[in-house]
Amino acid sequence: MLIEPEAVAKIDADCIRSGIPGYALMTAAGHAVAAAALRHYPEAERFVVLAGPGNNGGDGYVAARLLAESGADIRVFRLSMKPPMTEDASRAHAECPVEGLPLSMYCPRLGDVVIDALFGAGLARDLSPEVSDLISELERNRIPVLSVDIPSGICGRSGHIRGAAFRAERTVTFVALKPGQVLLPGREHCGEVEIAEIGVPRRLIEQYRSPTRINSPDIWLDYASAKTPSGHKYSHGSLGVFSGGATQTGACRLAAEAGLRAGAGLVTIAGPSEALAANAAHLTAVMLRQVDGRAELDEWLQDRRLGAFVLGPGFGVGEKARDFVLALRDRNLVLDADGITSFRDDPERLFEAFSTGAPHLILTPHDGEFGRLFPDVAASKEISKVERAQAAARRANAIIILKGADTVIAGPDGRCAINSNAPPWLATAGSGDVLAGICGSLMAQGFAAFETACAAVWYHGEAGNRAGKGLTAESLVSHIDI
Ligand SMILES: NC(=O)C1=CN([C@@H]2O[C@H](COP(=O)(O)OP(=O)(O)OC[C@H]3O[C@@H](n4cnc5c(N)ncnc54)[C@H](O)[C@@H]3O)[C@@H](O)[C@H]2O)[C@H](O)CC1
Ligand SMILES: [K+]
Repeated sequence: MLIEPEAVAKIDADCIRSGIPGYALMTAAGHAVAAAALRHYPEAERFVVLAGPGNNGGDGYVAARLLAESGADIRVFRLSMKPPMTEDASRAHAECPVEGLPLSMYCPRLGDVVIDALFGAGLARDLSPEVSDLISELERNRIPVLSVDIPSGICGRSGHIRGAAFRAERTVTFVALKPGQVLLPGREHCGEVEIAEIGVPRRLIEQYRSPTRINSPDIWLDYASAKTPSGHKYSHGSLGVFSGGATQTGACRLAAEAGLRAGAGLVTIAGPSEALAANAAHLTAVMLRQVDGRAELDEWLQDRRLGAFVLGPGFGVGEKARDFVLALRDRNLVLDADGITSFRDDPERLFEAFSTGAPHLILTPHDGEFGRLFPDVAASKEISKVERAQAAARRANAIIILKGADTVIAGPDGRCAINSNAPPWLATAGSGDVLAGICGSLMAQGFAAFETACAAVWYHGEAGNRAGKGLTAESLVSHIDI
């Protein structure tokens, strides 16, 4: 479960209305931070709490008090020497036996462990040069940082860096993860994340559950393939994959093989006559069909058992792609690579074609392709990757798989998932073709489009983990296991 940073203050207010004082939450938060500091840094020579003006700083003062009580050497440096901005933080400050010095007086030294309690959910603007210089100094001296709630400088909504951000070794967060801890670059700045229970009742948290989730199998379990041992191959789903010309056939074969591995009963590559020989020489279980132009395509489409199509990998950019896509407007379609780029000059033509009915188009852009279809959305830098994918999904009435190390899947109804199981070595040539094939396969097997996309991205990541570091697109296919 994820919660948005805006929900933190609302959860606190609900707790207070339920008779749970804010200071009790802050005390629990400070306990969790102090315990993590002692548990993970037994060798620390001194703990240095950097305290901000709000409740994040309040958590820091509580942790400082507890660490002092445990006998640790502890220093506190304050961003502002004015009284803290909230009642709870003021109380935590008043009860802290360690005198706070101005931040400018802190000289990092070897053996320090920094507890970053400058800003959390309330980060509202870029960090000041003073803080960003200190961050650089800590990095230069390799001083370990434990962040309270989220590394200061990381936006909890988007994962973007506001001017600069601490690079924490560990982060102790409260109640639930925030999107900015799963999206890049925020995720990398958090280090190991621990979620601490601070006594907020589950019923209150549930009310503020974000429609954005971390991608995991519970999203699609209801749609798990209904295969039976007696099932006919067509009942397992029939997938069509379009091939490009004679010199560009590898990509469609990767998608087709992946579709077969992902469980489709039948996979057919449809390609122009010039590509038949190249494809035939490499295929065994995948079928082959000649489709040169629109007339042959229309004839093939008479076969209503074809449950989904993949168009794009190696297809070539141009009018033929646009024409084929429009012919597929009432079918389940995964549009990837060249298929996406073909609509760069007139994206509305694509959106219009798929504008009605339940979403049955899956678009799988990386950032560059995304910018071709949604240039205005891509250009607005403040909005998060989640918000970008959601805006695009609404406009296109499609499921968007916005690829990257933090792939985001969004549907036109606002549902969204952030993927986090992909290893770095998955970013290799042909990897996207494999993903498109898995998507097509699952749609052909009867998965709904959003669930298809979530499942495909996740299984693709799992296959990457199993294939290991030396992964090629071919070995990736052989590790698909659904
Ligand atoms: N339910 C919970 O999860 C609990 C979380 N706790 C902690 O509370 C903080 C959020 O506290 P809040 O006071 O809302 O915000 P911050 O402390 O992050 O910042 C507040 C303060 O800072 C000013 N500000 C924002 N950005 C900047 C900047 N770049 N430079 C200078 N000043 C800035 C802003 O105007 C605000 O006034 C949460 O993260 C947890 O750590 C509770 O303690 C327990 C319940
Ligand atoms: K922080």
